Amino acid sequence: MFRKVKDDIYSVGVIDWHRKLFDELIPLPDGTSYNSYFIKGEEKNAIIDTVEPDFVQDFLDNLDDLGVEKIDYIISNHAEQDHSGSIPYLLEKYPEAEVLTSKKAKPMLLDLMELDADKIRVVEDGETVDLGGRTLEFIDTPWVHWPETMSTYLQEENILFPCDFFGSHLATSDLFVENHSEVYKAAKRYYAEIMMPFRMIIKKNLAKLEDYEIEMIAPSHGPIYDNPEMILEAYQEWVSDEVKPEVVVPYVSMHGSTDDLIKYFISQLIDEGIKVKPFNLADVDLGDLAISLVDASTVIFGSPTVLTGPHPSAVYAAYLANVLKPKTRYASIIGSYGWAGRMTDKLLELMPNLKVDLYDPVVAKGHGSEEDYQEIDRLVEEVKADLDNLE
Ligand SMILES: Cc1cc2nc3c(=O)[nH]c(=O)nc-3n(C[C@H](O)[C@H](O)[C@H](O)COP(=O)(O)O)c2cc1C
Repeated sequence: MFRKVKDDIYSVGVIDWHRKLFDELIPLPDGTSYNSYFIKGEEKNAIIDTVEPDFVQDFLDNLDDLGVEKIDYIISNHAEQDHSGSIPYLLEKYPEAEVLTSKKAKPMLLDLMELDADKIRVVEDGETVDLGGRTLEFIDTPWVHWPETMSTYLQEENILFPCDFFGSHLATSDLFVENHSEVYKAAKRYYAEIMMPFRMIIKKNLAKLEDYEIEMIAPSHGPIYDNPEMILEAYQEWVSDEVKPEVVVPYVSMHGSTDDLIKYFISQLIDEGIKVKPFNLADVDLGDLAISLVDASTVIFGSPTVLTGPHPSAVYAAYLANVLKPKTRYASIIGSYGWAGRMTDKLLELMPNLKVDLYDPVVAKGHGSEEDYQEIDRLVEEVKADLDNLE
């Protein structure tokens, strides 16, 4: 299967409808796609990115169906295997092709797959190749999502091929974005899980792209943005320093004590008209939690004490929050213990990357006394005061 993007530009990748997990870590509720683009010039042809190697036969069949007899350039924007893993097979079928990639990507490609170094040519930031009537320009856009990533810009048509940048894990038969809210959510999830740790560098990449007129963004996961303002504006908002007055509450409870305290906390927040998003870590889609961390001002963890520390599910969530480096400004912990322990200290030690103002935690012995619930009231007041100051 191949689909026409524009005259002599085709989408030749594959849709992975049923994939449930990425990197054995990230839930994929909507599947994904590995997009590859074939561009025909008057003299030369290029392929931009390839597909996950499990799907290589479908990919090569797509090229056969399209009648591709010659490929001059294979552009590798990103060395990760879901985009580059089929390059060796493509080179077997089209041995005359030359792989063009960034300086940092060349050694990575050689590390990750069996390739002949002579077949790979490094292209510099701003360098162009002429396909005959069509010019590809390479733009260094590091850390979207590895250090070597670049984007490719088709000058005559103003199309940006940014690989993972602006992508979404979304299996859909729509070649172009049709359902905006569906794509927005998938792209936000993708940003949260893949891009958020590199927010400050992504800001710079976005600023660099302002020099380019972009009429279309064709990422290597998810549908093509034929109206790219939507995703460009969304990214500007996500990378900005602004936060939304929202309280994210990832929590877990074994015997109900933390649960009761958290329930009370949530109901008090709602009474105060504060937006709250609870996540029970015993059964959570961590992608949904990551999405909520993209712009929430406040995160309050809930955990019982287990073997002197936090519950392992809270440990996992805290570790994840730490590596995703959200722009959260305020945090605290609500929890319970039986006899002794260092649950709050140990949980906070896991999150040095969170540059937050910390409210005093509320940790009850057992199910929580009247004083503990008054302490929750104090926490709600503090949260509210800071949220009021945001607006
Ligand atoms: C497996 C397990 C390990 C525990 N380890 C500790 C501990 O090291 N220190 C402590 O003070 N309480 C410990 N407790 C007691 C719980 O922290 C206490 O019962 C708490 O109230 C449970 O909160 P929850 O109802 O929200 O699960 C442990 C309980 C369990 C089930």
